[in-house]
Amino acid sequence: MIEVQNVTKRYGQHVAVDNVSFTVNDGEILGFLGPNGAGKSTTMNIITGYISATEGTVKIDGIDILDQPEEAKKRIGYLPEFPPLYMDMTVSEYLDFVCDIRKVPSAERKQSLERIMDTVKIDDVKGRLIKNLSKGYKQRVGVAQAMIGNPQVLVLDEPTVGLDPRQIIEMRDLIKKLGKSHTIILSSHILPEVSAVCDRIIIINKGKIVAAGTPANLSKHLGGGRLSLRVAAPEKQVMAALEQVPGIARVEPRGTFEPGTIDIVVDPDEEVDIRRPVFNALSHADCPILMMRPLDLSLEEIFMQVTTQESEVS
Ligand SMILES: Nc1ncnc2c1ncn2[C@@H]1O[C@H](COP(=O)(O)OP(=O)(O)OP(=O)(O)O)[C@@H](O)[C@H]1O
Repeated sequence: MIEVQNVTKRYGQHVAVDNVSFTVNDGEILGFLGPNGAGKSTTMNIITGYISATEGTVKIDGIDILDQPEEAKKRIGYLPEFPPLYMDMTVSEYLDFVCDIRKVPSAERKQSLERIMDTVKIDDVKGRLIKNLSKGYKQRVGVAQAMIGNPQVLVLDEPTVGLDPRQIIEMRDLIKKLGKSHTIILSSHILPEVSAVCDRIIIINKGKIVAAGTPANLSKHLGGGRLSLRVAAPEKQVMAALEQVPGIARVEPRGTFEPGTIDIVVDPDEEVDIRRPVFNALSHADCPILMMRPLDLSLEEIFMQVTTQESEVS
């Protein structure tokens, strides 16, 4: 549905987006995650045709955003980081105005607006001036304007920024609901946000994609072969048994969570599979393993890892 190919954006000498390629499948919610200044908004602006790329192409449903901007833009609804709301209009007036711009036929308007206002739950404020709405309601009006014209793709740039915790949960629920009938790209610098709503995540840092995958895959790949174990033996005995095992870089005791056992985390030297040597060593030393599993990283750990050191996962 969305194909981004080798997109680069330069501002003078500064490379804001550096040879970025990815696709978003129909019906998918893709999270575009990165620290401030990573290039998220620039990428969103290129995808939606607001600015042009220095190099590369973006296709929406096979239509090039630069060659056929009108056709491509019809298929996209955009909630920019700062939604273009007119504060002195009422919600109804504003949405009607957006219908004018998007050339929604008058016969379809009433029904379409009712459906949108019902979906984003702004019926109760439709007669109010936008400037008098809470930040949460303003953001929902922003989502409503993105939905006008019935686009299949929604691009949401930092949709929960500035919202309070309850409004954040409501916005996440709304995005999940919209995800059932739209393809969505969601940019955020907030980890729980993307893990709560996205099927797949792309992490961008300094303009480059540094990791991509489902939350589960990312943790597996970037876990680097670390193991978490529970062993039924005294700590000293376990540490001594593992001391001489080749391929182990570090053994870290994590404490006792079950009487008579010790939990440890074992780091391999590189990405080597140390499960067998660990098993053999502990078995040899009469230290029964009650549990051994790969230590998956939390999304937060992944984010820290890929945005502080450059690594590539796909
Ligand atoms: N018009 C511009 N002229 C020059 N540099 C720009 C321009 N727009 C963005 N940049 C630079 O490009 C880089 C990426 O900016 P961008 O706004 O895309 O990041 P971001 O990931 O969306 O961050 P944030 O969450 O802070 O908005 C930044 O270093 C920014 O300063």
